[in-house]
Amino acid sequence: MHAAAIVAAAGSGSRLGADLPKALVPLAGRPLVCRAVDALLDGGVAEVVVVVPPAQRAEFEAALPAGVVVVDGGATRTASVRAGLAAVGPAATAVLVHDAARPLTPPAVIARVLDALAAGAPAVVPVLPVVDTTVLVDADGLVTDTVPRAPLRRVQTPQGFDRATLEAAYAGLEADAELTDDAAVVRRAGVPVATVAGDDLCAKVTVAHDLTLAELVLRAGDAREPVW
Ligand SMILES: Nc1ccn([C@@H]2O[C@H](COP(=O)(O)OP(=O)(O)OP(=O)(O)O)[C@@H](O)[C@H]2O)c(=O)n1
Ligand SMILES: C[C@](O)(CO)[C@H](O)COP(=O)(O)O
Repeated sequence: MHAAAIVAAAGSGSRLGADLPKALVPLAGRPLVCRAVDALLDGGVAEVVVVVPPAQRAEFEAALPAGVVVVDGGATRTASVRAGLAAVGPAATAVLVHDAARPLTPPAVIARVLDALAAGAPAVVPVLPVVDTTVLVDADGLVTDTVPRAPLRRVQTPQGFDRATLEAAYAGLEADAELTDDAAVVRRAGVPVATVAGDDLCAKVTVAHDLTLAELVLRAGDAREPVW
């Protein structure tokens, strides 16, 4: 299997509120996007396409390792991944789609996704269980029900796909569609999506507190496996 990865890095990071695109924000001195790319290459991915904000393309090209393909992103994550998919090289038979905003993704998660693809899954996502009591609220914020947690999962990246399956799903998707992840794109095309175990270290940097936590994890080290 020849796996390529698309790293979605074209968001602004409005919830983080930094003065540069979130993917370029340093975590212990190395930009989030570079840490995400390092993990993918160390995890066995053969080629990487990074999708960036067009206005900051030069800064991304300067920061990223040689050999990484850089393409301009779109206004939504869906549009950015679509642009990245068009730039994947001809040899790839599988495609992983990853968030630049998940800088501490362990190699074991990447391996689980690749293994599931190699075993024949057309689509696979890493997931974690929901550990808190989960409720529904009404328009006034009053709790109306407690949701059974057993079938609920939180979805992470990298998400893995058979290349032809992902391309066909994007080809059939309306040009202005905006879905929150790529598993939703293939599910809309009727493709079954398998799950593998995610990891708390795949946590997405969304708000400033997430960056603080990631700094602390790096400083403390992690006994389970290397931290990037
Ligand atoms: N138009 C977009 C929007 C998002 N992303 C990427 O998708 C990933 C997950 O998105 P999110 O964490 O929501 O990032 P932002 O959209 O940048 O965050 P915010 O919603 O706070 O602005 C990020 O790595 C982000 O760079 C992208 O490539 N293109
Ligand atoms: C793709 C994603 O990271 C899966 O959890 C997520 O959907 C990104 O978008 P969000 O708006 O931050 O949920």
